Amino acid sequence: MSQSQSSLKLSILDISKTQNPSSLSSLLEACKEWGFFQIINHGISEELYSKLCSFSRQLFSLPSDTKIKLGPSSSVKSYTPRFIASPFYEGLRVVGPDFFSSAECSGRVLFGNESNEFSEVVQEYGVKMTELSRQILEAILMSLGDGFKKFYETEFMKSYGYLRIINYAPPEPSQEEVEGLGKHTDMSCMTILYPDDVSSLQVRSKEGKWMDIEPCEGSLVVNLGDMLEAWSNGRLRSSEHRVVLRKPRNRLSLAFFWSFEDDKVIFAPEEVVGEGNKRVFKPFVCSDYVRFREFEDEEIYEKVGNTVRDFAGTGVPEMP
Ligand SMILES: O=C(O)CCC(=O)C(=O)O
Ligand SMILES: [Fe+2]
Repeated sequence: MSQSQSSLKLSILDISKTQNPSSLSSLLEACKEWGFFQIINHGISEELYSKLCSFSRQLFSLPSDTKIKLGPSSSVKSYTPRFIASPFYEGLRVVGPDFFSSAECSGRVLFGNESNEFSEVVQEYGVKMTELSRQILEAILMSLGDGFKKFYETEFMKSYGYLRIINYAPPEPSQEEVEGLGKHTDMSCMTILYPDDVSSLQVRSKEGKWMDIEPCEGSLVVNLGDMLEAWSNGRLRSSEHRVVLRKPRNRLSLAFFWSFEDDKVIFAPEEVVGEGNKRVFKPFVCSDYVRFREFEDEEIYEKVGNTVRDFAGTGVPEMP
């Protein structure tokens, strides 16, 4: 794997403030250039984060035989064991808007009946992240121009969130760095990541260079996904990124994905495309794209690299 040399300081959005023309213009710039930025004053307390992490660590330390009861061939399907996304990656998914029930369903299998506290913590986290996603999206719509905020109500009202708790195993002592999660774009509208203090996330620049992301302390990392790139006719960027593990310790990350509803047809509104511009994407149904990206047994690793351009691109180059 190529050694990375450069790091990227992400643009900062103070989400507790009313945005002004200058903050909106930096936000838009970050969304176009990188599809990554960070938010501060987000209101997620360290206490809530620590509680969720502590439950998550307990959960991942359970025997594989127990965890696999939630695996891909179970009825719940909330657990992704190692060797699907990568040999180092295992994850548990909790789906909103009823995060409590979704967590309870997994918790019952993993911890027996005493999982209420876990479900409550996940519920609180999920609700707060959903609210943050809405606020961030509103800021992004405002950054696109006057009059774009209205699309929140007409296009995004049925969006929902899901949380993926990811546990990365440490590399072997003989390995200097390994890919914990290979190059991919996120499928949903946006991802809010509560990063581990072990910095491991890399984003690929337009020129194809891998850059280390170093968020400032206490911030959350936000990146835009394919559904928003398609909805914005390519104006907002869904960047390729990956996770590179270098330290000899586990890494726990909380990735919250905010997605359009499954049966939503993504088709950029005329105003978003803009007069005289060509469409970069054909209309498509969200769940069809999700299915396109789902891992097939024999071609697990190849599928990780596919993007929405491969699925619904018209071949028209991206707008400047
Ligand atoms: O764990 C991370 O830092 C990022 C995870 C990620 O990119 C993903 O789950 O899509
Ligand atoms: Fe991702």
